Amino acid sequence: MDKLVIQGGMPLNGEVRISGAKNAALPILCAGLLTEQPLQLSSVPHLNDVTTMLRLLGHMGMKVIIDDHMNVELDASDIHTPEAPYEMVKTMRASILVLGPLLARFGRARVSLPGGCAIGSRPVDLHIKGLQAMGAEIHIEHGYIEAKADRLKGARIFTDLVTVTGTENLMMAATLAEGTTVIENAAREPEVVDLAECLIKMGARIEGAGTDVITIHGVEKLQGTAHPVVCDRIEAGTYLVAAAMAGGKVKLTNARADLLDAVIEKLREAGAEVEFDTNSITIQRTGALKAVNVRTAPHPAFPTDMQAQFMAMNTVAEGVASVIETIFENRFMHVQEMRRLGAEIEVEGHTAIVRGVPTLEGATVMATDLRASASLVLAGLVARGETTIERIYHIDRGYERIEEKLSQLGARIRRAH
Ligand SMILES: CC(=O)N[C@H]1[C@@H](OP(=O)(O)OP(=O)(O)OC[C@H]2O[C@@H](n3ccc(=O)[nH]c3=O)[C@H](O)[C@@H]2O)O[C@H](CO)[C@@H](O)[C@@H]1O
Ligand SMILES: C=C(OP(=O)(O)O)C(=O)O
Repeated sequence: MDKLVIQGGMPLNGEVRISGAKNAALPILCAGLLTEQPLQLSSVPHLNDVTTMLRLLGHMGMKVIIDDHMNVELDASDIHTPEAPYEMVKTMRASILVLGPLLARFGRARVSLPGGCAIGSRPVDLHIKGLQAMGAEIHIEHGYIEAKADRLKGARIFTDLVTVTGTENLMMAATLAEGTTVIENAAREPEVVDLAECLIKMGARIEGAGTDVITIHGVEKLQGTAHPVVCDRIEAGTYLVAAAMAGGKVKLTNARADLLDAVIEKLREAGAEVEFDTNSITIQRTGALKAVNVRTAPHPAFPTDMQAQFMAMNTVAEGVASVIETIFENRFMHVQEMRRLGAEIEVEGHTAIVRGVPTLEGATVMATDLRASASLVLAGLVARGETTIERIYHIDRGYERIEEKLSQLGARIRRAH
């Protein structure tokens, strides 16, 4: 199993290009199921989750052409198996995103129920309730969601929690439904907006994406289009924190500051200087790093997918900070591993109190989920001596060539087998 080995203590300097967003690419690949015409996608990140999704779509009968630059063409003119088997869903929860499109276009779907995962139980009841409100008949049998509908009907849907993939699934299903669907308390994440922009180019009639009320007027058919996937704000945020922790000056290209307001504000509070233009962000830290309190919440508030990275930053900052996780019940798996590096963190319920220490000490640690893995890499970059991070298959789900990108900035990091 691959590991990452880091010699800490190097500042980061230079330029790095941010990839397309995993969490936008995955739903947009599923949107390919909504039309019999080709969907051409560019800026698709080369990640294990994308490979898993393409394998899943291929299993259904989707024809996929990929070139060396990750331009992907999808052709769903011959879908013969509208099914997502357990073996594929268990490695990637985002597989649930095939449910809405399959039901809308083919009137049936069989999708394995995703299980819980390291960060929480993560039920999909709101996806199911929303589709039922649109007239789908849904039963759970032998661990599978068995769904049928003649044609989905527009409905008014209120989700009592803000759910990102739930909003995406329902929005995709509603594009081909009869009549108008209104999703209230919809997720406002930039990835929902990117999906909506792609669907609109495919002929969907969607209003309000990016607000908490999305209205979709169903149409008979969608067509093919070309769409570049939006840049990954979480990958960008992770490199910003890396630079703030390690010191130096780093410019991110293909990065949008307008998608990272809460993160940039907190980085400035921590003592970093952040500047940006429309397509790049530059960060520099010369003074002391100060501890910052963070509390996760749905967009545009501070993202849960950046919580672990800020926890890593606080471990070496001056002062004491609280890190409150409000989205997932079990997203502090990195705490135990950071303590192995010498971090001082106390957890009580959903709150972690982090007391900054002058330096972390390198050790062997284990990655437990995607962002926890990223936070351990960040800690390793500033720890004294060598840090080895095991089980990094988690990180390969969501970070493209992380060791190459960090090496390019001057970090001493290598992959070992
Ligand atoms: C592929 C993708 O885009 N993943 C992102 C997506 O995950 P995902 O879409 O799975 O997360 P949700 O927004 O759905 O989850 C938010 C909260 O709602 C709960 N919930 C959700 C659906 C449901 O039917 N019932 C229910 O109770 C979840 O357990 C969680 O506590 O948004 C999360 C929150 O920003 C991010 O951390 C993930 O990176
Ligand atoms: C939790 C994440 O992803 P997923 O929803 O695919 O597990 C993430 O991107 O941090």
